[in-house]
Amino acid sequence: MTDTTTPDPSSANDDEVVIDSAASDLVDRVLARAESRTGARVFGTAQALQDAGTIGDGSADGEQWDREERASLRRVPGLSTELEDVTEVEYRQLRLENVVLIGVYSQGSLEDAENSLRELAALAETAGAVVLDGVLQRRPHPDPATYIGRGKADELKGIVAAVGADTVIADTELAPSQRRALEDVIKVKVIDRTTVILDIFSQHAKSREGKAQVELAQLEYLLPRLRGWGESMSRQAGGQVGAGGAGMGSRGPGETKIELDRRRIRTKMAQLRKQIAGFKPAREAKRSERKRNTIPSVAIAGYTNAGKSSLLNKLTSAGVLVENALFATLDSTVRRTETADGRTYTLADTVGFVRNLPHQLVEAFRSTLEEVADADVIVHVVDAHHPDPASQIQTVRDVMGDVGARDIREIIVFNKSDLVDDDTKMVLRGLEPKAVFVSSRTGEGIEELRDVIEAALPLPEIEIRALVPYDRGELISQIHEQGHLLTRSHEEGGTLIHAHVSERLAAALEPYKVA
Ligand SMILES: Nc1nc2c(ncn2[C@@H]2O[C@H](COP(=O)(O)OP(=O)(O)OP(=O)(O)O)[C@@H](O)[C@H]2O)c(=O)[nH]1
Ligand SMILES: [Mg+2]
Repeated sequence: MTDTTTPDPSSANDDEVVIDSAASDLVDRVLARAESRTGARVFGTAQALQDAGTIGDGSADGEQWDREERASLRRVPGLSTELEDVTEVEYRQLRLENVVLIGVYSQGSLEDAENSLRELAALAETAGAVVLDGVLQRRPHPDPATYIGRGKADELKGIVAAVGADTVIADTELAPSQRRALEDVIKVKVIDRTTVILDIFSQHAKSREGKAQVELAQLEYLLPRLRGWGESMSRQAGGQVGAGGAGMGSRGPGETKIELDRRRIRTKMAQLRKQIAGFKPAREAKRSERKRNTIPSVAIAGYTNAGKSSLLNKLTSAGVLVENALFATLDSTVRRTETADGRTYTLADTVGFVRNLPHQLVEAFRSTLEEVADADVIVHVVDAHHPDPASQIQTVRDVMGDVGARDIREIIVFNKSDLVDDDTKMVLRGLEPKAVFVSSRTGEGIEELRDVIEAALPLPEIEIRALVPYDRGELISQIHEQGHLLTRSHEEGGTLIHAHVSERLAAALEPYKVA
């Protein structure tokens, strides 16, 4: 009998009704097929990722805030911009428009929090939002009730109103109750980092598998959050029941709707899991075909926007989409290429990583990430120009550990070396002494990297000497492509070779084997 409380008029004010109906629409929208979304992207470029050019022209005036207030809610430089374009963009799940970012940092972590907030700005812009301002609050721990302190939430409300924002994005994953409590104070929509990342993924997913994976992750995120909306809805419903007469128990219409939504979501999730599982056999067949031919595989992994796709293009002229946006690549592209001595190997581009990658996404993309775990060599691309490459490297290694790729041979590549000076290179070399420096833009270091990759490739396991008749020339080409030729000489009866080859090729060479 939780709903026999007397109606609380303040719980059914206009703001809350608006938020709640938006929330229940959300269920319908997320459940609607991904295909129905429009493809146009209005705000394509992630301005916050560009440096000098855009950072520093912040024209939002700090003057309206007195010194004390500015000290308490710290503005992150470079995130304040003037409102330029208010074009509305309708997205599948969210409509991100004019946003203010909020983060919390504890003693000594200011720099990290600023980097994180800048990255959140890049994420928000990639998702299609215009970032108007970003502020940080220092406190030992996030407030369990409202994330930032209650008083700071009031200040934030003032900032939001002053810059005309309609959404606040918190640099964390908010508990459902925190989100609601913050909305109650600030009076605009509050979302979190996880929602933004899920939204970008849903905009960028192209393949059926990718779309299914993202949708599953979104529903997983949504499911526990229905309760929050459900509670306030049934409060309203309870209000009506209470006003109409006897307390009719807990089955208000709002609650029934929530139950229904939950059931629909669970059903959909089960369908998606089945669908995703359905992709597995084909993926595994492809993988085991590569294994049988012992074509070594190299996975290009790394933080989002590090330049993975650019590097793949440079190494293979693959023509993969390169964008100054986060998560431009969601589907892995696999390209064949050759070593200098003619051995074939594959290079795979992969989805980028980001700090606090929602665990739902790691789960949903497990099969894609397992491609990385299955590689013979991981080329771990790091943006040399990033302010905090060490933590990017750590983030990537954490996720790789999660999917069982910890023990795979890793080559650290500092990309964008054209953007950094020698001092920075020294520091980076101190961080990762064996790293290779390249620029996918200028081509600098690419040849060296190719050599390092080739040296890291596993050799086929069987060593063989054979005299291959001249009419079996195709076997010699196969040794070239798949094996590793140590010596070759032309004899009377054919070509005498000494090579490392795969089991399959060894079987084909068996009749010509010499001691
Ligand atoms: N100056 C410079 N810019 C680079 C270099 N390599 C890549 N970029 C730029 O960095 C941005 C990101 O490159 P991408 O190749 O899309 O990065 P990615 O790692 O594939 O990113 P996601 O797929 O979004 O995770 C683009 O704007 C590239 O033009 C480089 O060596 N030098
Ligand atoms: Mg990419």
